[in-house]
This record gives sequence, C-alpha cells and structure tokens, in this order.
Amino acid sequence: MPEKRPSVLILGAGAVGLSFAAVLSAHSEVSVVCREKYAKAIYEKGLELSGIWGEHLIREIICYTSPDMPAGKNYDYTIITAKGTDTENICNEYVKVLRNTTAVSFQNGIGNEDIIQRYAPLVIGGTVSTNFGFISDRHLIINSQSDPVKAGIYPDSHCSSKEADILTSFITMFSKCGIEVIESKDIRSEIWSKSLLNVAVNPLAAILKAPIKKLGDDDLKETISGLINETFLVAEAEGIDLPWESPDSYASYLRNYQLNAFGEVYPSMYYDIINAKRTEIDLLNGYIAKTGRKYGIETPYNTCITNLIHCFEKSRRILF
Ligand SMILES: NC(=O)C1=CN([C@@H]2O[C@H](COP(=O)(O)OP(=O)(O)OC[C@H]3O[C@@H](n4cnc5c(N)ncnc54)[C@H](OP(=O)(O)O)[C@@H]3O)[C@@H](O)[C@H]2O)C=CC1
Ligand SMILES: CC(C)(CO)C(=O)C(=O)O
Repeated sequence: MPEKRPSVLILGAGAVGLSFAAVLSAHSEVSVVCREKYAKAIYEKGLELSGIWGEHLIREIICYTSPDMPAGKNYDYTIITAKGTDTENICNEYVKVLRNTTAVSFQNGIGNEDIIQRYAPLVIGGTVSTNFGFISDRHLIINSQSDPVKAGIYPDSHCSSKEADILTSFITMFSKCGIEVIESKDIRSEIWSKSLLNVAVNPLAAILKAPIKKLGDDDLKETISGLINETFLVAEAEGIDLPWESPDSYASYLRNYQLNAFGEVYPSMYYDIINAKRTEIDLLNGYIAKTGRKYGIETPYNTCITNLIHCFEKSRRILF
C-alpha cells in the first residue's frame, strides 16, 4: 500500500505560504487559502518557485479564497502564514478547520501562538529566517537564509509522547521535500531569538528604504545596540533564555553574520511600507516597548522606532 501523504492547509498564503506550498507539494496534499489574484494566476499557469530551495512547478494545488470550503475535510497540519496583524481575524474565519488540526505558526513576531492556542488543540511554533519574494503573482523566489527553519511544540517541550510524534512527523514531512527543519525544545526562546533580528533590522530597513546589508553602517550601531539591549532586558524579565551570552554577543553575530547572509534583500516590513500596508511593528518593537512598561523597564529606542513606523503607516499616502 502506498504511504498516505500528509494533508496540509496553508492559511494566508502570500510570499512565505505559497513558497512552502510549492516545496511541500512534492510529498504532501497541499491546499492554500490565498487572495483571488494568486489563485487566478496559479490556476492559469501553476505555482512556481525558484532560488535556494530549488526549482518547482506545481499544477495540482487547491486554492481557496474564502472559508466556504468542503465540509468535513480535516487537515493533518494547518500552517498559518498570514501577517501577525491578521492572525486573530484569519483564526476566526477558519475556526472550523482549526478545531481539528495541528496548527503551526510560520510568522514573525511575538504573540501569534498565544492567539492560535485559543482555536486549535495543538500548536507548533516556528521560526523562519529565510527571505522570500514575488517574481509574479504565481512565481516566488527564495533569495537567502541565515538559519534553518525551527519548530517546536508551543509553549514548551513538556508535551505528551503523542504530541512529540506529531512534531516528528511534521519535521519529517519537510525533510522528505529537502527542507531542513530543526526541532526546538524551547520554541519560545527561538521565537524571541528570531525576533531580535526583526527588531533590529525590519523597521530601520523600512524607514531608510535600505537593503539589510546596509544596516551595518557605523552610524546605525548605537541605535541597533539600543534596540537589542532593551530586548534582552525585556526577555529576561519574561523568563526567556536567549542563546547569546550578552546583547553585545548578539550584536556581533548580527553584524558579522546575519546582515551579510541577507545582503542586498529587503525585509518584509520594507514591503509593507512601500505597499501601504499595516506593518507587524506592534508584534516586534511595539511588543518590547509595551512589555517593558509592564516591568518598569525603559525602552526609549523601541518606543521611538515603533512611533516612527506608526507615523509612516498613517502618513503613507503623503510620503509614498
Ligand atoms: N517575506 C519574508 O521574506 C518573510 C516573512 N516572514 C513572516 O511570515 C509571515 C508572512 O509574511 P509574507 O508571506 O511576507 O506576507 P504576505 O503579505 O506576502 O502574505 C500573507 C497573505 O495572507 C493574506 N491574508 C491575510 N488575511 C487573509 C484572509 N483572511 N484570507 C485570505 N488571505 C489572507 C494576505 O492578503 P492581504 O495582503 O490582501 O491582506 C497576504 O496575501 C509574516 O509574519 C512575516 O513577517 C518571515 C520570514 C521572511
Ligand atoms: C529574516 C527576514 C529578515 C528575511 O527577510 C525576515 O524575517 C523578514 O523579512 O521579515
């Protein structure tokens, strides 16, 4: 008997979700919930992926553009790749699907998994340190990556053996498709570690309209250190065990490795600003500022950059 292919639904498929759909389609039954323009282009000519995760052209993919889906279909995994600003809304829209599935967050920012936990019986948290972009509405490109994808049972590793088996099967599904996913025993720590990169890079690149590598400019050193120092203090207050000895050791890793790994590409917040979309600032720097207030920790750098991005969001029609 041929092995049963896992069934996967990707909720809020844009740059990240469509790319995962393309790679997973090799060994899984993949459906996506996406906007009409992507569904139309994919049905016409197939979903295509280029870049460091290989070349893929997929024709057998089901695209849904509303919750009006066949009743009674259960998915092994539902991977959420909508922006963090849309997590609650998309969970409400797809509440029926989420009731009978393992839900996975492949999103940036802090807090997504806490929302998803209210809807799904089991949540896998994930971090994605890969840069995705659109060539056209049906053709994605993966440009660069600083770290493999990581996944772990949320909120921690004290899970049942059944839950551990689900995580292993989820990771195996990716390795069959040639994508390395590392199992994390402390996914909260991974989410905060990944957020350090986004806190330091995303708003500055969006404000300066600069590719990630340009953030190595000496004039930005003090600001980036301020953003990182504050994030470390807030993480400590929250009981998060970051894998760097000090803020300075992370700042060196960022400067010497991560900025170069991404090079000339732009982060997702840059595209949000140029496309006049709401950004994820409140799940990143805004989250650090807000949580800092809870503990009486001053966060002038993160507060300032959050306010600046809010101003850009409000005045985008004038500025762009
Ligand atoms: N792009 C990148 O390189 C990286 C992104 N990430 C993170 O991954 C997540 C996804 O990012 P990305 O793929 O770039 O974002 P995109 O905006 O490209 O994709 C999200 C898609 O979900 C759609 N969507 C939102 N709500 C719904 C809904 N209710 N029904 C149907 N579709 C919906 C959005 O449509 P609409 O815009 O019309 O609302 C959009 O097309 C974010 O958290 C991001 O920070 C992480 C690493 C890298
Ligand atoms: C890792 C990085 C910086 C990749 O682009 C990202 O998370 C983003 O764009 O938001």
